[in-house]
Parts: sequence; C-alpha cells; structure tokens
Amino acid sequence: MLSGVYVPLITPFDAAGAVARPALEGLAHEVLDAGAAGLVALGTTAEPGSLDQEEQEAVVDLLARVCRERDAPLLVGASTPTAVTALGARREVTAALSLVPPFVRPGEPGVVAHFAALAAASPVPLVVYHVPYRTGQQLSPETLRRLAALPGVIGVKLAVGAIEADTVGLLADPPAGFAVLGGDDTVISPLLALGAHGAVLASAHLATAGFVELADAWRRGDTNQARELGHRLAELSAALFAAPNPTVVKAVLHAQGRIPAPTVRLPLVPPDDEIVHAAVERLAAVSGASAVAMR
Ligand SMILES: O=C(O)C1=N[C@H](C(=O)O)C[C@H](O)C1
Repeated sequence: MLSGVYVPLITPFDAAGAVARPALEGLAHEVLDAGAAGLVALGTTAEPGSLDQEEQEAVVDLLARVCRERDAPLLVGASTPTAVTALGARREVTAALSLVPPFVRPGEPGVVAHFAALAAASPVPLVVYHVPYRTGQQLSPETLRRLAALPGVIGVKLAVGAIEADTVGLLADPPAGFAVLGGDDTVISPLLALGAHGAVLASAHLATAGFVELADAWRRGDTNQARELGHRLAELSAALFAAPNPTVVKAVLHAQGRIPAPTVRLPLVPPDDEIVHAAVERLAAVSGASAVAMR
C-alpha cells in the first residue's frame, strides 16, 4: 500500500521559458536522496495545464526514468480514459492520480460512476485526487468508501482543506488496502496523527528530510518529536502557500539555486518579494532548529 511522503515535482523552466530538464532531474534525485517515498509527475504543482503535450510527455519520460533508476514509486496525474490508457506502456507507473471531475459538479453518484468507468479502462491503479476547493465537488465518507471498494482504486489524495469530522471518521475505520494520503500541507501533521498513510506535499521540495521524519515519527508513535516538528513544518507550509502553489515553492527553489528561474506560466504570476522572503526565512528557521538535516 502507498505510504510515506511523495513529492509532486514542479516543472522548472529555463531563462528561455523551456522545461529545464537537468534541473528537474536534479530535484527528483535530491528529494529521493532525502527520503521521499516516491514522486508525482504532472500533479497540480507541475502546472500541467500550462504544458503542451510534448512537454508533459518529456516530464513523465524523465521522472519515469529516474524512478526506474531509483526503484521508486511514481504517481502520474492522469484523469481521462485517454490519459490513463497512455500510462499502460510505462511499467514505472505505480498509479494514476486522477482528479474528481472538476467544475461539472456531477454529484456523488456521478463521481462513483466516473471512477468505476475510469478504473475499468485504466491499465494502472487509480488514486482519487479529492480537492473540493479546486473541483467544487464534495464527497461524503460513504462515497469515499464506495470509491475505495471499486476494483483498481487503491487510495485517495485527501485535500479537503481542514481536519473535518468526516476525515476523522474515515481514518478511524479506513477501508482495507486503501491508502489515505494527505494533500493539505498545512494540516498534514494532524492528518498523519490520525493515521493517514502518507502525503503528497509540494512543501516537501524543501525541508524534505523534515517532512519524511514527520511521517516516520507519527508512524512509530514518537508523539513529542512528531508534534514539535509538525508545528514548525506547518509554519513553513503556510509560508509556501501564501501565494498560489507552486509560485512560492519555485521562488524559494530558485533562491536556493536549485532551479534556473522562478518562472511560472500564466495564469500564475510570481509572488510578491515579501512573501518569498518570509518563506526563505521560515525555511531557515525550520532548518536551523531541527536535528534533522534539511534542505
Ligand atoms: O501537486 C499536487 O499534487 C499538490 N497540489 C496541492 C494543491 O496545490 O492543491 C498541494 C499539495 O502540496 C500537492
């Protein structure tokens, strides 16, 4: 079952605005070196809607090669029958990360029917990407359990924006063989405390070892370490999400010299300098105060 911290890699661009493949490869190895359980290609953080087909394929090709070299799991953002079918030829792909249909607001029976059909068509397992503030579609615990019972659905990336009673109930009695991965960076520590199996965190491009240690500490029951580290990392995530993701993450990676430019593509625009400075300072505070070597 999926577990640990997965990093949904940004798409770095060079000074000319093209995908900076060497930088992407470097980031992939860096986060795996720091203990990330696996990678996500074409997550929200990758700005997939701003990449053309060739760029998307180049990103998946590169990250699939890295995951093959590192024997690491790879999730790939893919939400249509055509997109998931295209993953069949890629043996490195562990699962598709498939968005609850956005904007349409089909209702919960429609969501279940959608994922039943998508899973039946998919050559790879599915992780349901549930992010209602982006999709406009809420899902009850009962519906999440119905999704978990679908053949081929192996988990959920849960990004409901808070720790809700429904979330507590789901984690009190999680469906067997169904991974619950947190997708809300600022509340990932309490979600792990409740028993989430792991996380998909844009924040984990930075202080990667800290986020890995956070998940490990909650898993082994080291509550003092987990609680203290969780508070500090939550402050870092809040700073990294003070402007639309991944604008701040990219700016900090550029400030660290890890990517050639902080460029984001429209409709995203660079964050205010003050936001970037605050995130850099928060990262330094987290890194400086931690016994866990962080970058
Ligand atoms: O790229 C992702 O996957 C994530 N996207 C979330 C979002 O921006 O809504 C944030 C999370 O860190 C992972």
